[in-house]
Amino acid sequence: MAISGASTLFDKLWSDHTVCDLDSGETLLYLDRVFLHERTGSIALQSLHSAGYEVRDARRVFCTMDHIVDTFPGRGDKTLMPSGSDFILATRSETRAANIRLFDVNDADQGIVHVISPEQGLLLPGLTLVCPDSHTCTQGGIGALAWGIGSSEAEHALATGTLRVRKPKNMRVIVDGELRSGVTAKDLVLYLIAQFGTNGGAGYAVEFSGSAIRQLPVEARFTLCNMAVEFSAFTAIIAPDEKVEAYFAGRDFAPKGEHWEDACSYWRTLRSDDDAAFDRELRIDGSLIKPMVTWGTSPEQVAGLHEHIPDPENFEELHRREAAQRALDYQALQPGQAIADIPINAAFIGSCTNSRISDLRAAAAVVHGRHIAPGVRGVVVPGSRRVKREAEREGLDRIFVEAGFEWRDSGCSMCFYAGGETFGEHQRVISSTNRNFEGRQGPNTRTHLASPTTVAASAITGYITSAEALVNSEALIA
Ligand SMILES: CC(C)[C@H](C(=O)O)[C@@H](O)C(=O)O
Ligand code: SF4
Repeated sequence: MAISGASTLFDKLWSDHTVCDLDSGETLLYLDRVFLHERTGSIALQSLHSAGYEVRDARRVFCTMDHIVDTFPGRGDKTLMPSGSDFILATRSETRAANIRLFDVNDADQGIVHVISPEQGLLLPGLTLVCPDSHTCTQGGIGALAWGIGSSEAEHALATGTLRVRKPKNMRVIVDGELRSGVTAKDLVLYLIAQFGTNGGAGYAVEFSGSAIRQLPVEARFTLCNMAVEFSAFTAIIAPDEKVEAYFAGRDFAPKGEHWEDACSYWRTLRSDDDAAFDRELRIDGSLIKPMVTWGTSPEQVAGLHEHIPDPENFEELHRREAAQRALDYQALQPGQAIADIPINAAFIGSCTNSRISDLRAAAAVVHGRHIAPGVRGVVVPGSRRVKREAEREGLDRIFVEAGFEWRDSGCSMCFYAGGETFGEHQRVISSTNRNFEGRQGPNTRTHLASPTTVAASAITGYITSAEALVNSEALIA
C-alpha cells in the first residue's frame, strides 16, 4: 500500500501489513508470526479445534511452554499447581495435531516466549507478530510490530493469519542525555511510568528514540519495550540500527548470504521520517535518572532508591491518595521510611523483562565474591535454555550458586503465580520482573520491582540497595 507524505515507523509497518480497511473502522492486518504459550495458547488452540477450524499456516506459528512449567532442575510435566499439567498436556497434543513447532518443557531451545523469539531470529525487524500475552510489546525493541492479544483474537489470528485491529495513535518518547553509570533500561522505564503514570501511553503506539535510546544495547531495548504495557501502550517500537543488525547476524533463522544484505538494506529504511508527525511527544532527560524501585502495588508507585516512602496525604488526587494508602497497608510500609532501610526476604532475577544473558552478567558481576544476607532467599531463572547454557559456559551459574542463589531452569517462574510457586505469604521480594499488583507473586507476597543489579545488591545486603551503594558501603567498612 502506498504511503503518502511523511510517516512514522509505526505507520509504515501498519501500512505495509494492511490487507484492507474495514467498514467497522478497524484494519485487517497481515500477521507474519503468531506465537503461543501453554497458558493462553492451549485455550485458543482447543477452542479453534472444537469449533472445527484449522490453523491456516502452521509455518508462521510457534509455541513454547513457559508460564506454568516449573523451573526446578530435572523438571517434567508436573507443576506445584495440580491443574498445571493439564495446560502442558493440552498444549502438546494441540500443537502436534496442528503441526506447530513447539518448544516443549525440556527442548534445548525452550524459554519465555518473548525471549526465545528474537533470540532465534524467529522474529525480525519489520515483521508483525502477535501472541496472547500482554508483554509481546517487548519484541518491538528490534523494530518489529509486535503486540499482545486476547485468546479469542488468537483464534482469529491462527485461523486466518490476519487480525482486525483499531489503529492506535502515534506517540514518541524522546530520551536524550546520557544514562548515569549504574542506571539501566529498567530504571528508565520505571522513571517514565513515574513521570506520566500507568495510563500515560493509553491509546498509543510508542516509539522510543533519542540519544539515550541509541546508546542502549539491544537486550536493554527489550527491557524498555517490555514495560510499555505497564504504561498502557498498544505497543512500543525502536527503529533498528547497526546494533540490531549485529544482534541478528548468524542467528538460526536470520537471513543468510545475499538475503542477509537485502534484509539489512530493508531494515535501514525502517525509521520514522524526519518530519513525521506524532500525536503526542514526551521528553525525558536521561541524565536525571537514578536507580528506581517500586514501593507500592503499581509500577507508578515508584521512587529513587535514595528517596523515602511518600506520604499518601501528599497526593493531590483522592484516588491516588487512597491507592497509595492501600498499597502501603499491603506492603507493610510507613510514610517517610527511607527506602534503603527496607529489609527484604527474597530476591528474584528472571522474567521476560530482565532474564537475558546481559542481565545475568550484570547481576553476577554484583554478587561475585559476595554472599547473600542470612535469611534471604535468592533465585535466578534464565529466560531461556540458550541463555542458561551461555551463562553456564561463562561460569555465571557458579557465581550465583557460590553466593547462595538457586540456579533454575528457564520459564516465567515466580514472576507470576501460575505454576504455583511463591516465596510465601508476607514475604518481601525484590524482583527484576514487571508487575507488582497484590498477589502477583503469590497470595500476600510483597513485590518491589527493580533492575537486576539492584536485586543482586539487595540480596547481598538484605535491604533494598543499589549496586553503587553496596560498593560504597563496603569501601567505608574496608
Ligand atoms: C498469562 C498471560 C496471559 C499474562 C499476560 O498476558 O501478560 C502473563 O504473561 C503476565 O505477565 O501477566
Ligand atoms: S515472564 Fe512474567 S511477564 Fe513475562 S510473559 Fe512470563 S509471566 Fe508474563
